[in-house]
Amino acid sequence: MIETRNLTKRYGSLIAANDITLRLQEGDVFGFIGPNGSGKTTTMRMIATLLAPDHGEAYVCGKSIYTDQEEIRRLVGFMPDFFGVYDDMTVVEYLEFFAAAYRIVPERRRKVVEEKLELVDMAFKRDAMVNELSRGQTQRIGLARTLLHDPQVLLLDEPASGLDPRARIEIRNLLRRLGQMRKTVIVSSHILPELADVCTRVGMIEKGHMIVDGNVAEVMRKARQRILLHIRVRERTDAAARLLEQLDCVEKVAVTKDQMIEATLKPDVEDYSSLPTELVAARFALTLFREEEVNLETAFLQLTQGLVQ
Ligand SMILES: Nc1ncnc2c1ncn2[C@@H]1O[C@H](COP(=O)(O)OP(=O)(O)OP(=O)(O)O)[C@@H](O)[C@H]1O
Repeated sequence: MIETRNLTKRYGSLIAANDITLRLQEGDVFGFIGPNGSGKTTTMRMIATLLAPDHGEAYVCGKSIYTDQEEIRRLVGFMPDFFGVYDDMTVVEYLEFFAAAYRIVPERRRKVVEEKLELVDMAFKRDAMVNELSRGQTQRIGLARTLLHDPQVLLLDEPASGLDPRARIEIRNLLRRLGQMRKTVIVSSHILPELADVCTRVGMIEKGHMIVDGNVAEVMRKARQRILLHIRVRERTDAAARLLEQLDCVEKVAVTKDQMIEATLKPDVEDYSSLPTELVAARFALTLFREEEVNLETAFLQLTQGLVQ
């Protein structure tokens, strides 16, 4: 559905997007995560044919951004991070205006507008003035506007920014619904954890480089260079720690003040199933054995360590 190969954009000496290679399928909701100025908007604008790359390729549903711009614009709905709304227009008038711009025939316009209003849960505001909507409501109308021509691919630039927690949940539900409708969605954010459960894939970008890209679990795995285990035994904690220290897969062991053993495994060790067996065989009463979870926020910070200045 979306494929980019070495997509690159320079502004003078600054490389805003550097060799971005990406492949997304139908139904993928791709969380494009990175701090301010990392190149998310630049990449999305190139895919939307709004900005010419210096180098590289991008295809939307097999259409090239160089030769099939008109088709791509029909296939893509791009929601910029800031968009103006007009004064003196109701929600319905505003959407009908854009429906006309998308060349939706007059007799279908009202129906299409009502459908999209339902989809974004804004039908109750159909007669409100657009400039009197809250930020969250404006975002949802912006999304309805992006969906008017029923695009197969959606590029949403920070749709959750500036929203309160409730409005963010609503945007998240909408993203989920779009994935279920088999759309291909790229959604950018610098707010990490909230994308984790709606995205089928995530990519992390820093200074124009895609540092990591994969499904959420893969990204977590890459971020976590070493597995950390939390272990508790009923008694003889220090002896258990010494036993763990001698095992091949263990890099280091520490005992916390409240008698929790923290065992860090060697890099690339994935299978630690022998550890509880060893402890039990040595007659330690194991009361807790847990792998430290890495959340997206920690993952992002770990992956970008050294790159962020
Ligand atoms: N027209 C332009 N001219 C010069 N530099 C630009 C231009 N547009 C973007 N940049 C620079 O390119 C880099 C990437 O910008 P981009 O807008 O793609 O980042 P972003 O990840 O979308 O950031 P944000 O989260 O703040 O929206 C930034 O350093 C920005 O200053």
